[in-house]
Amino acid sequence: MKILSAAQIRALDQATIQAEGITSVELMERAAAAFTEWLLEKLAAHPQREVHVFCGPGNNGGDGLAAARLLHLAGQAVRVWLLPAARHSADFTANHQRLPSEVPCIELDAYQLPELSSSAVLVDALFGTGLNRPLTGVAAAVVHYLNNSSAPVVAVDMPSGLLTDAPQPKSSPVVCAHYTISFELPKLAFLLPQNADYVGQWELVSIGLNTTVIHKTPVDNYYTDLKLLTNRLPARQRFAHKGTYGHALLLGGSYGKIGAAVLAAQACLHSGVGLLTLAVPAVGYTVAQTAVPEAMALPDVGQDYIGELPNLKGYSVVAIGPGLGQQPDTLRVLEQLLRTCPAPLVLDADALNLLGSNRHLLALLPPDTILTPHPKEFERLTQPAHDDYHRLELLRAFCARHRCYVVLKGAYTCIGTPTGTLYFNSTGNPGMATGGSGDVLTGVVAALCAQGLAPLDAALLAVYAHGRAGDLGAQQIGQMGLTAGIIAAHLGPALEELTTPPTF
Ligand SMILES: NC(=O)C1=CN([C@@H]2O[C@H](COP(=O)(O)OP(=O)(O)OC[C@H]3O[C@@H](n4cnc5c(N)ncnc54)[C@H](O)[C@@H]3O)[C@@H](O)[C@H]2O)[C@@H](O)CC1
Ligand SMILES: [K+]
Repeated sequence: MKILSAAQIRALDQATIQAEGITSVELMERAAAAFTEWLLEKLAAHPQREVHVFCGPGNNGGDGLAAARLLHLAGQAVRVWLLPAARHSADFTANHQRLPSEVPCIELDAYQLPELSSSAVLVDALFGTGLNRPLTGVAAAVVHYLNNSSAPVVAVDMPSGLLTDAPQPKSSPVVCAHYTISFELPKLAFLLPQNADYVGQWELVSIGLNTTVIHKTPVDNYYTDLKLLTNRLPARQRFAHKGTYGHALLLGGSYGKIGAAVLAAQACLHSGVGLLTLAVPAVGYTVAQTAVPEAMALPDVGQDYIGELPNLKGYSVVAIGPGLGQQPDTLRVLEQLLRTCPAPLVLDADALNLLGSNRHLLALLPPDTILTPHPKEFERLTQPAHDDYHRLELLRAFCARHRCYVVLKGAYTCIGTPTGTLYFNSTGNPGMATGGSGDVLTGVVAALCAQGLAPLDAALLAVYAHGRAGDLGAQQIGQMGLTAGIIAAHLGPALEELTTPPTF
């Protein structure tokens, strides 16, 4: 799915109106109907609750007025509160006029805001994608009032006060919605941790925006859904043998952290790799042979940490990092690997931390290397970010400069590419915030690279399948019960869902 800017959304609305020969009021009616349908479904179990719709002066307010009419026609108790304004949009006015006289419609007074019962449901239709400056005056007072209410708040399209695709000044007033029901496509603001308290749980409803125009709109940001992943993962071949699916070399582990290498290895094996060699320090040899008997174990000369680079001949991918430690000998191994690796390279965890504390080595990164940092590891490679938007800028710059792919891990893991396009992942759950989850991801990325997938395909599919495996695992034992091992165990079914069946 494409992620459009506020300006592109406006253009798409206009193009849809033109292409379909409808009026903007008719498009607004679609939006209001889709929102109302969502709300009525939620309210089905609580028919006595009164809905209070807070409307601003523009088209977001117009949506609110149209929704109030539709809710009333559906038999729902509803009341409208209007933000005082000198000017209103034409579609606001049209829907204001269409509001049945039985629906109470009152102008808000900042000094005397209504008292609301906690059983009420509050709809935030103050401002949407048209917001272009921080809210002040009565609008700010209403936001404050909504945020202090004990009733649930449902935002139409955007929580009011939140910009669609840019940071707003610190401490500017923004509605903290429990739900945000947005139209057609996700907004960048929804995917950033700094906005989590404003956006709440977000859902998309379709309003039939023109697909041809969406297709033609150039964007830098994508939300990775199943459709975007179609035809990227080929099915296994009937006459395949273990050589068909590549040989991965995984270097990891140090005293006390052999488990990280084991988890990455298990994930790699659950993700279809043909052969796996696991290089661990001597202390991890028995563990590796016992915990992952399917892998060949390569004990290092170092007892507690890796101190020597193995012969790299014959491997289809090399991954390094899980549990690695940051010893000076290990740093030398990493440097030699960067200088000589003949295969695609995946860097994670301590390999990234070593790079972060020895930045001159970044110049050695082979093009197309895949790095899988969490935000702190990423910032060690670059600089501290002022906010989530700035971090995305740093990500774009880093990927372009080093011609690499960076998998920036988080709730909506973001894959940066050398061309500047960002892909935000749509699978996964908070149960995956658990030790070893990242090691599992490294194993999946390595396995897909070993199978010959291009780095972008490998990163997109690995991140999606990793999240999906977490979702499948959580369905069985709950988010809190989720462990990295359970995520690894569900990779098979997750990847199966992504596999392209042979053409008929
Ligand atoms: N354009 C269309 O055809 C459609 C628009 N839709 C709705 O319309 C919304 C966008 O509507 P608008 O473009 O009218 O914008 P908004 O309703 O978000 O804002 C209204 C106007 O308020 C003013 N404004 C901006 N920031 C302000 C601030 N801080 N304080 C006071 N006033 C401020 C601006 O002039 C802006 O145009 C979407 O979020 C969506 O809810 C939907 O009905 C779908 C169709
Ligand atoms: K809103």
